[in-house]
Amino acid sequence: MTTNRKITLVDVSLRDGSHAVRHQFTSEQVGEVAAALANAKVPVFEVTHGDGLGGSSLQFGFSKEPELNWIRTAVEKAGESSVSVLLLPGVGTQEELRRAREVGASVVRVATHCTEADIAPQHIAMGKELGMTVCGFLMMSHMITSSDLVKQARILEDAGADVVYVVDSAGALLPDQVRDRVRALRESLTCEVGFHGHNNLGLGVANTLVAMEEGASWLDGSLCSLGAGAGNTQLEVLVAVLDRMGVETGVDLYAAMDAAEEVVKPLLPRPIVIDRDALVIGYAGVYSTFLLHARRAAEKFGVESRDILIELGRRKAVGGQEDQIIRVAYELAHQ
Ligand SMILES: C[C@H](O)CC(=O)C(=O)O
Ligand SMILES: [Mn+2]
Repeated sequence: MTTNRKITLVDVSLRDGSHAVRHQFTSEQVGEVAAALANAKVPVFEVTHGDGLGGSSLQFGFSKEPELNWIRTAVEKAGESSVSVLLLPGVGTQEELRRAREVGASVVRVATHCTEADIAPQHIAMGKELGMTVCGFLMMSHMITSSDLVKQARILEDAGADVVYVVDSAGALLPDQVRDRVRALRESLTCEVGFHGHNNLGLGVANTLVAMEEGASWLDGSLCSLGAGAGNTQLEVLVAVLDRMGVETGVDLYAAMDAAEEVVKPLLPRPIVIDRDALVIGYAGVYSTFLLHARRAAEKFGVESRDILIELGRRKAVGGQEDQIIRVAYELAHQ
């Protein structure tokens, strides 16, 4: 397969991976991972609390250090790479975006639930005013049809987004569903299209290739898959596959492998595998970041984490409704 479009790989080990370490990265660890990513010539990598700027809270989990320290450290080590930040309007503020820009972040991804793009335009406009590359990030894209997703994507493009992402937050999309969504966006938008995958059904790399085949040119992944749920598309694997396919990414494959093996692997608190909870997340279409919250609630209330996750899927709970996890666990315990 060949592609005419320049492919931009985005690493999310230091942002989506933050969920997997319960937001306990130290600046020293951030510096080591950032230096390894820069050495591998990964063009863009993202650094913030897992839930974006301002995510450190009782609701989402407190960060070990102020995320501005992480961003500053990452920028210092970034070399030719660009540092991205995630921003969920309503969680992060415009002031936090301004400060991230001041310390050198140059890409912002403005993320909303896939039906709520209308809360993003002010933040997109501010990113553009600050001279940043701005991506719109439509989370839980499996929950609506391709044509509804297009309507939401248009809001982001009209607001000035340079890239609009199909975000498979639950790792629930099947390859043909990725194909439909990316194709619909490509046919309706003039800006670039991106894809962010999770590996809960073991489809991270495959779905990313399908997205690329349909014209997605910003592709996310993380080293060792470090991310929420069963983690993200495994970046070093994606780089190797794209290399075998003759797709130019600019990433140094051996340096990416070494970064995964020597720098990120020692940081993993648990193996990033598709265990039954992660599989249920993909199967039932649940937000991947609920995994560790559900495990904590299961322990506290003496119920099965899998049952909590299935019920959250049935209730169509979305990001920002972490309080539902406790409610469901409580209800299961008192049935
Ligand atoms: C805030 C979420 O972790 C963003 C993301 O990576 C996703 O929805 O997936
Ligand atoms: Mn994610």
